[in-house]
Amino acid sequence: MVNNAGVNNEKDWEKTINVNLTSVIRGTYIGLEHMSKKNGGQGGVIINISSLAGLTPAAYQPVYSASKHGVIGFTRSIAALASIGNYGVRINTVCPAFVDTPLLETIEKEENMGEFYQYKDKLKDMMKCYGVLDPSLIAKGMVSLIEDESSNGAVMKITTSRGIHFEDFGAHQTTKI
Ligand SMILES: NC(=O)C1=CN([C@@H]2O[C@H](COP(=O)(O)OP(=O)(O)OC[C@H]3O[C@@H](n4cnc5c(N)ncnc54)[C@H](O)[C@@H]3O)[C@@H](O)[C@H]2O)C=CC1
Ligand SMILES: CCCCC/C=C\C=C\C(=O)C/C=C\C/C=C\CCCC(=O)O
Repeated sequence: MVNNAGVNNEKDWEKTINVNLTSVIRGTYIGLEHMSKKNGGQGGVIINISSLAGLTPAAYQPVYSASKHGVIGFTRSIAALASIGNYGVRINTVCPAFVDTPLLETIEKEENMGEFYQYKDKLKDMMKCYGVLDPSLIAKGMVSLIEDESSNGAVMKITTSRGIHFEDFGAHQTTKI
């Protein structure tokens, strides 16, 4: 199961939270209800789509960034629970940088960008600087996560400079305490 739907809308930012985060949480819980071996399911893999903006501050997309940070936090937490509870379900996050899809066109729209519309050229410069990925690379990353039976709670990053790679949270998967 892939929870992929997402929007970029800083003007209607509640919608951004609802689509990008609330629906990912709801989708994951519904998926687990059917897939978890604890409920008589056959197990499987859930992938939640976040973004590189879920790992770094995004000055002109604060709520988009918050929603994507939330996806990572929720997914890593529920993955830990799935492992402890022997659900037989692996749950991972994918964080692409800019990808060539219609979502990028929202940068040009005041109805999506709201007060941040004034910064659209800065975002376009970022895209020029970092490049824009072909969607096929995201599909390749997802297939590898599905096939790698050891992956659970992984945060896959996909960028033009480093390709498909993983965020390293250290052996204990926690921040320094
Ligand atoms: N394009 C990019 O640069 C990046 C995109 N992402 C994420 O990838 C995911 C896919 O986005 P893209 O394909 O790029 O954008 P897109 O705009 O091409 O596709 C988004 C999809 O979400 C669906 N959707 C939106 N609101 C919905 C709702 N309320 N109910 C059901 N479906 C809904 C749309 O119908 C559309 O098919 C999103 O979660 C996005 O945040 C992550 C990093 C970079
Ligand atoms: C910063 C968000 C820009 C909003 C534009 C609309 C949609 C973009 C969706 C994304 O999820 C873009 C993803 C990442 C951007 C954040 C950082 C780029 C750094 C790239 C790199 O280091 O390779």
